[in-house]
Amino acid sequence: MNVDGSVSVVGLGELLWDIFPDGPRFGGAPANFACSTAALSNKFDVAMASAVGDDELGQNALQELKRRGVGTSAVAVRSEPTGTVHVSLNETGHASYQFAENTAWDFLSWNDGLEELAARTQALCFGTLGQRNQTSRETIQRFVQSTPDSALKIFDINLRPPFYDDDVIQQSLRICTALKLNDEELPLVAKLSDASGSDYELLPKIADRWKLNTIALTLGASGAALWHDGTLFKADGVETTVRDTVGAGDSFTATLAVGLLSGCDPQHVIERACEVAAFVCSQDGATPEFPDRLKFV
Ligand SMILES: Nc1ncnc2c1ncn2[C@@H]1O[C@H](COP(=O)(O)OP(=O)(O)O)[C@@H](O)[C@H]1O
Ligand SMILES: O=C(O)C[C@@H](O)[C@H](O)C(=O)COP(=O)(O)O
Repeated sequence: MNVDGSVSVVGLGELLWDIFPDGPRFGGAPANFACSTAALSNKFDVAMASAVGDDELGQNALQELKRRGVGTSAVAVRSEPTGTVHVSLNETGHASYQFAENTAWDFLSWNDGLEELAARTQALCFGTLGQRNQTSRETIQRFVQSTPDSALKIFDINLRPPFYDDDVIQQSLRICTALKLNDEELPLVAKLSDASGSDYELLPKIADRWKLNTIALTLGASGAALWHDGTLFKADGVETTVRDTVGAGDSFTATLAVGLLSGCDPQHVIERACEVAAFVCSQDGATPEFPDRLKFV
């Protein structure tokens, strides 16, 4: 808790612009997580920890975060350009990504502001892409380790080839308390955990291996499963007309964080997460405005 009693939730890592064929939209998985968290509930003090360039895209990114109620005091302004990624969509709305390299978020260096934010963080989300460069990898891992033991530390593995390796996945699994992965990412995590079995059998084995309290497994249109406090919960996908699936997983993770921090029943949380993610699939881009029915009051 902060001095004023509010809980800090942090998106930690890449902050960039998704360049779609019809133009740029705000993105970066942890930034999507932060924006969706702020949009789903006004109970939390949401912040982004990252870096932008000293350029127009950087200024626009900072404005976009502020407009959505996400704090920017832990977003550094650096000499490298603001991050971008070219997004191509296939006929089912699934994305493939081509990331610019050596961008501002690759050089997130440790500072007093990050130390102060980490000390009051009660939930955060980080992934592998943000750690592709050694400087940001060290800072992200230090940040996660500097948060209170009680914090919900979500590792959304979000594999973006070729920007990950076994080391970064294992290092991240050691320091998180919760894991979000999709069904395509599960076999690699199972292998790194020396675990075998069906998808549902794998969840408790992976949780046991890395001492995780929570694992969310998303299954695209088929919904999701949640292993939480030793119990398995399942939810069907919510039928929708897909515009693009970009940001579906991040909005799912944001709902998970808001729901668990709010003390909601895990079955309700996973069902709501599937509804929110399906809504994101039905809209352009990763962080559309949410209708009131999807928000937490
Ligand atoms: N075609 C779809 N129809 C409805 N919901 C979907 C669809 N694709 C994804 N979702 C929702 O988004 C969540 C995350 O999608 P998924 O593709 O599994 O993960 P990620 O986006 O992280 O790769 C799913 O659990 C589901 O709730
Ligand atoms: O950070 C990335 O990997 C790219 C993002 O810009 C993109 O918006 C994204 O990651 C969406 O992730 P998803 O929720 O898994 O679709």
